Amino acid sequence: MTDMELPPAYITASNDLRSDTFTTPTEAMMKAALTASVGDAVYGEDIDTVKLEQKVAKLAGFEAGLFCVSGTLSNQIALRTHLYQPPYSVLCDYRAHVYTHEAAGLAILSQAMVVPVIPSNGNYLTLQDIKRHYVPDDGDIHAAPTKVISLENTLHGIVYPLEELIRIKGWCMENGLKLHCDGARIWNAAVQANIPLKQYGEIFDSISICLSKSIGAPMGSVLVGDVKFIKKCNHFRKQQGGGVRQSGIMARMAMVAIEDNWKERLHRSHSLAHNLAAFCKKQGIPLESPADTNFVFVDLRKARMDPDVLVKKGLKYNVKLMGGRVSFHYQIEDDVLERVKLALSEAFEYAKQHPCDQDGPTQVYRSASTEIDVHGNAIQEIKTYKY
Ligand SMILES: Cc1ncc(COP(=O)(O)O)c(C=O)c1O
Ligand SMILES: C[C@@H](O)[C@H](N)C(=O)O
Repeated sequence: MTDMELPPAYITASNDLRSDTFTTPTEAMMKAALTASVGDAVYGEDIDTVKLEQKVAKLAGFEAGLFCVSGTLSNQIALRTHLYQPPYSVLCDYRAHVYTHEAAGLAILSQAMVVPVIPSNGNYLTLQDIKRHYVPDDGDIHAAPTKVISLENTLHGIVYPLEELIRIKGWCMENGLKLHCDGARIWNAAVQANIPLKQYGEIFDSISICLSKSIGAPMGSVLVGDVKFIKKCNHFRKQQGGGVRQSGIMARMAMVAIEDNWKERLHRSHSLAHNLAAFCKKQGIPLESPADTNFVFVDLRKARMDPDVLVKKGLKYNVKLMGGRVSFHYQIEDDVLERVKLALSEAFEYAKQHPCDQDGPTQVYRSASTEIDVHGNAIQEIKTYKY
């Protein structure tokens, strides 16, 4: 070991159910970073970055990959690259991250109109949903023709049925539309559905594959596509300030994340979520979506539960929540499952006596007032999200 000591005890996200983005680098990742290549990745000279891009592209069955520092950047430059001559539109699920959580990137970077669609089955867009809402390029000068269908797999933790994806792909090809996948949690879908990433790769024109979610790398995504597409994405990445230099450090950490039994790790996260979903069903706690993978979405509106009460009940049992979404990941300790059940039960019982009807706008972000915790200490201001 060099004279640089690793932090004596770095904090893991062992009780953090707010998101799978809170996982922390493992010691193996930190050690791998110490011997990472240090070339300038903007000039394509960082070996570990190139190796990561090639590895992920090959896993997904694409010609090329591009390391991006975030999934937001990866999604937005992919969609920008698929779009040529405005006016045009992108059709997606009304809950899609590219529409709801990427700060209007589609409007600003791509000058695109978004057609957000509510799935008729409540869970995922079908080809029929798409046909009913897409804007044909038929010369109507009032319209912004749909040029890209952007799907998310998983979305709300739901695994997209393969046969539906294949149907959508066939129709997109017949109608000259591109098909992008926000694959922030495509690893979860692949594991749960037992479908190789390459099979998803045969369906989409591009996939943004996050490394920093359930896989557990500290940051980044790899955008995959054909060579010409990725070359242009690289141009937009640079334009958006995403041309990072010695990214080998991050690439090596991501390689460890991918190599360290990701399938087993994700299966465990999913089983914890399935256990909690079964518990909610037994207790009569309504859920927004089927818990196919690592997320349990409690239907706060139907349960008339106040998210801040749930967050505070979570803190009472030393688990971190930020609203109705309970996000499992591989660093969650086993006993957190029983603790979050206690928190949910108490918040649900509280709601029966003190129903909370949130008829206001969808609040993406808000802070609860501080309070005294079970030990008599002031709880830091709790920031909660709509989830
Ligand atoms: C579905 C989905 N897509 C994309 C992103 C964006 O990733 P990042 O936070 O790395 O920008 C996230 C959130 O992290 C996400 O949940
Ligand atoms: C908040 C959102 O952007 C993030 N992707 C998450 O799932 O936690």
